[in-house]
Amino acid sequence: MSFFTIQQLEKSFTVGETNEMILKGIDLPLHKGEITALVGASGSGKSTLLTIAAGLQSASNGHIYFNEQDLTSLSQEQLRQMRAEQFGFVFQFAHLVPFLTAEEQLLLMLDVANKKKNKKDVARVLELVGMTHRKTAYPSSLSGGEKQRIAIARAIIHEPKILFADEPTASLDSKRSSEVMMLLQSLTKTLNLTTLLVTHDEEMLRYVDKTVHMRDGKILDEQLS
Ligand SMILES: Nc1ncnc2c1ncn2[C@@H]1O[C@H](COP(=O)(O)OP(=O)(O)OP(=O)(O)O)[C@@H](O)[C@H]1O
Repeated sequence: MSFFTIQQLEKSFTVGETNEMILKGIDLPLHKGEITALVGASGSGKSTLLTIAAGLQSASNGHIYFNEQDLTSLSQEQLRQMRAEQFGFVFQFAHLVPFLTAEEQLLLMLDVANKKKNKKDVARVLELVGMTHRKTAYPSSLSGGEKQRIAIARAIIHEPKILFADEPTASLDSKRSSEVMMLLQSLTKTLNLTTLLVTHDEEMLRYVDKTVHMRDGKILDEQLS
């Protein structure tokens, strides 16, 4: 079994009188040091799959194995702890805390993840994302691309094993998008992360290892890059 394995995953929602099946038996292994991208039309189930894999919402059926544990059998508290310590998250918008500097955003994250606050680790990660020169900057003075770099630094400062990225480039122009994807690509390799990404932007697929096409809650096909 691979490092992170999604098996026969199903999700249904009850809307009014009807029960809608949104994910219809997803099987997907994720590997260390690789970015897997989920693509497909709006409503095909990409974000639902990512949020269930990340333990942010529950599955209706199926299993998610990580570190020989089945996430679907964990309590809410166990899941919360696993998310805080082992998972990193990047979203479309950076969601930085407005009154904290770049460095302070990362120190706060170490606190949330129950890790020792260490300015050396913060400096190392700021360097990894090319933001050493902006360590005392507040979010209001950062560009969109810089904010996203700090958001990525915050997502990896606690040394997670898995990185979940939901449309991380959707609010950036194409040059900044490529830069952010190159950063995600190099971090995935150097830190041996397992990265699951949702994107609408076909141009960004050149930076991923595997592309998974979804349609109507199913995997249509998988392509290695
Ligand atoms: N909490 C919910 N209750 C009911 N239906 C939901 C819920 N969450 C998602 N859905 C439905 O599930 C389907 C898949 O949604 P999802 O957001 O996973 O798709 P997506 O492929 O990520 O779409 P997009 O590219 O537009 O973000 C949609 O039809 C959506 O309306």
